[in-house]
Formats: sequence, structure tokens, C-alpha cells
Amino acid sequence: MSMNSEQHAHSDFLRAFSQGNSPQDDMPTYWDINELVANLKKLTQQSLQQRTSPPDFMSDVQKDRNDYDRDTNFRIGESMPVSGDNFRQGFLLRKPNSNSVSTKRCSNTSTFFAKTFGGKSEVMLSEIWKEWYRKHCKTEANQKCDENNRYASANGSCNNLDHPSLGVANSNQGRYVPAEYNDGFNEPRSYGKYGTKLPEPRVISNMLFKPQKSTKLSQDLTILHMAWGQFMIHDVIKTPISKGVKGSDIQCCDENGGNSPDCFSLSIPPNDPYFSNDRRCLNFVRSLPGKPDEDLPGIREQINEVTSFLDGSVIYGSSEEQMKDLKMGYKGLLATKECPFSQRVSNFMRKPPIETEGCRTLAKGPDTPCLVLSKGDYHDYCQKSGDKRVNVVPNLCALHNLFMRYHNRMAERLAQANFISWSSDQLFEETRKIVTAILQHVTYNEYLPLVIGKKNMIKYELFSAETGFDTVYNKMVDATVKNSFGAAAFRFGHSQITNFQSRMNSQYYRYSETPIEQTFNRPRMCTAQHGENIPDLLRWLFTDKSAEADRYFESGVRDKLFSKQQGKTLDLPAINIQRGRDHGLPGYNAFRRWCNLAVGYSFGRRNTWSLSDHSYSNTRLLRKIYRHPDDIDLFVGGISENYLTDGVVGPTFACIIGRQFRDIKLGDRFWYENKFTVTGFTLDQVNEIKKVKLSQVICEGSDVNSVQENALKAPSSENPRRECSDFPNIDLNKWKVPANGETFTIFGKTYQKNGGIV
Ligand code: HEM
Ligand SMILES: [Ca+2]
Repeated sequence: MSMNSEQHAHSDFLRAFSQGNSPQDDMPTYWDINELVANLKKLTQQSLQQRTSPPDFMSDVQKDRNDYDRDTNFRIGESMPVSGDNFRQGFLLRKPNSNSVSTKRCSNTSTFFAKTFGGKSEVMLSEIWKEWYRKHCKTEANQKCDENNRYASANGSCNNLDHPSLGVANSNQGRYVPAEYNDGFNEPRSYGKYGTKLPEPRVISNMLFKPQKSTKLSQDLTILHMAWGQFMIHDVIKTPISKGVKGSDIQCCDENGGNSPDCFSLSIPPNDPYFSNDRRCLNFVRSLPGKPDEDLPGIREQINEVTSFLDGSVIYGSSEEQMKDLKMGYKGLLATKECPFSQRVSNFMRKPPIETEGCRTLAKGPDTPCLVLSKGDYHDYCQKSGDKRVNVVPNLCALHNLFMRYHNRMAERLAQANFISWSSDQLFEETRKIVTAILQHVTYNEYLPLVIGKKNMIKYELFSAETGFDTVYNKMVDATVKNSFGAAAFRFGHSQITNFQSRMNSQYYRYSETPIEQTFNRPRMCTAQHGENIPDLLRWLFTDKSAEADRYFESGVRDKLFSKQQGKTLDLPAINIQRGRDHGLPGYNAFRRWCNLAVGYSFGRRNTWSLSDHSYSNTRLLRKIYRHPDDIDLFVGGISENYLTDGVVGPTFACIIGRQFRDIKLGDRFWYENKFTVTGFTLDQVNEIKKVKLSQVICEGSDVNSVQENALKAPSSENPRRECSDFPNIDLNKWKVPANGETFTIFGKTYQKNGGIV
């Protein structure tokens, strides 16, 4: 294929970019879009010419399926059933260690794919093949894993010892339901069941997402519930979007814009309630296509830049280089902002024993992500952390700083608890391991039950055991984050965002309130005064209530979402709809079917064919928007459902979220409850971790003096605010090498009383 110079520059950039990102891979991770499309077209044509009857491996699939026994462990990643779930037709299930692998089929993959590629039923077939191929054929021979490494790798590789690249940063996102692109493989989903164009996202947003009156607040959830959702989800998903020449941002609404194959901008309808009539276009750039999947080369996939495991990558980064860059380099600490001695925060402001911190805020990062940098203002700077989105809003900045400081305090206390002097790296790694365990514990036991409710927590086996170990690891489960989860279901949290970012002083007086649109990409509100604002932000987060997670989105994000072009603000929930189409997410009903929930066939009032989880008034609105229930975008259908009595989402999002968090837990060899000798904690240690609550992390990692026990729920008589001194701190003596006693083994090494390694 001939390319013009701009296209060459583009693909050079992508190739150069990819080299740093996928060291074990000699193929570029990111492909030039034009090249990709041309390849895909060729493939489709070939496949259409060569279409033949289904291949004979189907009989194997059927046989394997018949072998499946619900009560045993014969399961494969995505096809893993949960009680009550239907099996999607076409999934391959097989016994682990089955030897029925035909290497001949493995070597013959590309022609095979060509044959299976095409119409919908054949895509389904490819899905079966994809599972089969991944389990039987992929060798991943180049990857050498040390199963005795106590610590997880930075990029997630070798978590799964049989398939070392599962869940790794910069690999493709997975899917629960096969993609539905316009042309079957690349163009965004744009047409409905009757062949008419799907409605414009901004039109849908105006009809369904625009609040009628003032913000409806949650009954009992604090803004911290929203903020935790955002912070935690940045640990598991980040989707890169396509870039222009030399990595520049593509502007699809500019005069000459829109020609790029990566543009998929949104139209603004006439007489829009917010955007003036001279604006007709909202910028939208398509997500970067992933390396064509070896398993399924015909179909456009998206990338996840971060590790799919809930492994602290939001704090520590998703590659070795990034993690190295975030280390202070001594005493196991994370880097903080350098500052001259005179500007250091005086010691009385901090609780002992932090002696080694420089300033109390995160280290300085590159200037580029931040919008306004008042040059020369010492307190206004762009931070760096494990996740590049740290500067997006102050509520996020507060949690990033909290966890950096929590890590540093713990590293110091861990050093003090031990008479064996650990190296800085060992201290860093063990602290990272404990902090990650706490991140998992808080998310699964405090945060998630409030999202999907108790019944779903039990159904998907998400609660931790109350005490002790619970070895849930299953190497057949693939933790990889799925497209429907990242591009739709978990974006429910955008509805919890309020219009203001605030601060409260130690008397819980709200002394500052800033419209959220003035805080986007402006870290100053958080970084000012060497981070003295951070406890004030935290107090606001665990005191004020979040917005209700309903179908309404505040103007701060629905009309005024940041944009690098000043004044050209965006609509976040409308972007969510467009992102789903960009990623080829099938419609709402396809996911209802997959979740074994009733499928809606009409927009009628309550009857067996109507939308069974929508109020009639929401159904009527959907009827005005869509021609058929099959056309409903997943984000729209999910966010407008009646929510569960003890959760903040409806049944469809609860199903996708429950299933995804199950994959993340069961598919993680380093899950904190696993009883594994070298990679796991001791019984005493696990029990210590299980005592930790988010409120305690806040007490330990900031200058806040009192907080209610459940910080995600507003203070009340059942959840009263208590002094931090009342909260037990994690007892790091459980990490102490005993001072007297015989030899003992810890972290896979045997020690003796005098501290030497035997
Ligand atoms: C002030 C708070 C927040 C802001 C300003 C914000 C903004 C954004 C933006 C601009 C995107 C990219 C949209 C796109 O181009 O597709 C995004 C993605 C996303 N957001 Fe938020 N968000 C916030 C809070 C939350 C919360 C509370 C949650 C969940 C509880 C959440 C979940 C997600 C998810 C899952 C994605 C997709 C990430 C990816 O694939 O890269 N966000 N958000
Ligand atoms: Ca991660």
C-alpha cells in the first residue's frame, strides 16, 4: 500500500510509540489505521470468496461442551458460568489440561480465520475459535516467568503462569458479546434494526440526560463514593485514542478536520439548550485500534493501556520504567515533589514518623496534560503518578496524594518494625503489596456492595471471607477488562458527579466551592500550600453527598466538560454513547440476553414484550428516541433502568460489573486472600489487612482527625464520626521477623534469630 508522507509519519510515530510499550513483542502494538483497514478489507474479501461449510472442529467443541460439568472446575475464562446465568450459545468449555490439542489446526490459523470471518453467525463461530485457540495453541514461549517471585510484575505479565500475557498493560480489551460494527469489522455501529441511522448522541443526551430541576442527591452516599469509583477504575482501564502527526491531538471539528479516518465527531442539533447555534460539532476521535488480535484478526479491537488486575497500577504505574520513575530511591518511598528545605511543611503538621518526605504532594510530571500553568507559581504544577489522569479533577488528585502518603508512612513503619534491614526495593515492594491488598479489600467490601447490592455480591462471589484465607484463584479465568464494562457499564459513575468541587476546614465548614468546569486539568486547588488543601478536600469528599446515579447528568459534565480548545466544551454522557458505537458495542438487548435477563421487544406499557426494568415514563422517552429496543445503546439502556433496591445501578449494569469484578478477582494469582506460600501473606497478615477500612487509610495518610467508620456513607447516628485515635492501625508487627525463636521462613527465605538468611 502506498502512503503519503503524512501517513508515513503517522505510522512511524505509532511504531516508535509501540516499541517502548511492548518489550516482549516484535510486532507493533499499535497499527496504522489506514494499513489496518486495508488489511481488514482484503481479509474480508478473501473470506467471502472462500466461505465453506463450518470446520470440523465444531464437533470437538460440541464434545467439550457436553463434557462440561457445572459442579467441577472445568471452566474457561469468559465462559465461566455463575449460578442463574445462561450459557451463551457457542462457548467452548473444556477440561483443564486436556490433551486433545491438534497442533495442525494451530499452525493453520490464518486461512482458518479467513474462512470463519464474515456474517454474524460466523463471528460467533470465531468467538468459539478464539477461546479454543487461546487455550490450546498460543505458546507464549518467549515469556519466562519465575513462579517464586513474591511480587507482581509492574505490567501484569506472568500473573497467569500458563498465559503470561493475560491482563498485561497495552493488550487488547476483551469482549463478553462479539462486536457489532457497521461493516462487520471496523466502522462504528451507526444503523438500527430497520436500516435507519441511530439517533445523534447529543440529541439523546438532551432528551434523557438533562436534569429537569436541581440536582437530586443520593440518600446516603458521599462524594467519596464517586471519587473512589473514578480512582479505582483508573487502576484497571485506560483506553488510548488515535493521535495525529507527531502525536498531536486530532481536531475533527476544525475546518480541515473530519477527514481523518479516526474522526467520529458528534453533531449539535439546532436550538441546543446550551451550545450556541454557530457550533455544530463536538470533537470525537476514535479509540486507537489494537494490534489485530491473533485470535480474531478481522475485527477492530481497542487497547487497555494499564494492567487489568486491581494491582495498584494507578499508584505505581503499568510498566517497570514508570514504576522506577515513581520511586524516591531510598527507604522504599514513593517520590514526592522536591522542595527547598525552607518550604518543607513543618513537622508538627504531620504525624510521626514521616521524616523523609520532602514536600507532601506528588512529584512533578510533564507540563503537558495541565491546562493552565501559572508559570512561576510554585504551587501550580502538573503532577505525576501511576496514572496519567491524576490531574483531571481535584477529587482524584486528593486520593492519589492520600495513597502516596499512605504508602510512605507504611514503608517507614515497616522499616521500623523490622530489625533485619531491608533494602529500599524490598521495602518498596512489600509496602506496594500491602497497599494493593488494601485497595482490593476496600473496593470489594466497602465500595462494590453499594454499587451492585448484596445479592449480586453473593452471586458473583465478590465478598471477601470475613477472616483468614480464601483461595479463590482460578487460572482459567481471564481478568482482562472487557469492552462493555469500560465503554459503558462502569461509566454509570459519571451520573454521581456534582457541579462543584469543595473544601472543608477542620470544623467541617465548607469554605470553598468551585464549579467543576473550572477545576478540570487545573491541579492547583489540590496542590496548593504543599498539599495542605488535601485534608480539606478529603473532608468534603466524606461529608457531602454525591449526586444520585440516575439518568441525569450535571451541567458541569454534560455541557461544560473540558476540552483542550478553550471554550469548546463537551458532553460526557453523549461521548459515552459515541464511544460505545466507536467500539462496536452491540445494543442493550444483546447484553440483556447475555445476562439472561428478559429482552424487550416493544416500547409498550408493562407486558411480557416490553422493557421490564424501565419505568413506563423512561420507556416512553426511549420510544421517542429509538425505533426498536434492539437499537438502544448499552449506556443509554443501562443508565435509564430502575436501579436495584440496595445498589445504584440496574440489573444489566450490575450483571456486567459483577462479572467483570469476578474476573478481576478470580483471575488474579496475587489476590490478597490466596493462601500461597511465596506470593501470599501469612494468616496473621491477611487478618490485619482485613481489619483496614477506607476511613483508617484517611486517618493514616492525611491530617484529618476524625471520620465516620464507613467513609463512603454520610455520617449518621448509625455511622457516627469518630476520632482517628479510635481506629486501630494496621499492625505491622505481623510483618516483623520474630526476635526470638528458631529459624523461620518468610517470603520464601529462611531467617534466623540473628537476622541472617540461612
Ligand atoms: C469528575 C469526575 C470525572 C470526570 C471529569 C470524568 C471524565 C471522563 C472522561 C473525559 C472520560 C473519557 C471519555 C471518552 O473519551 O470516552 C472518562 C472515561 C471513563 N470514566 Fe470517567 N470521569 C469522572 C468520574 C468517573 C467515575 C466516578 C467513574 C466510575 C465510577 C468513571 C468511569 C469511567 C470509565 C470506566 C471510563 C472509561 C475509561 C477508559 O476506557 O479509558 N469516571 N471519564
Ligand atoms: Ca491495574
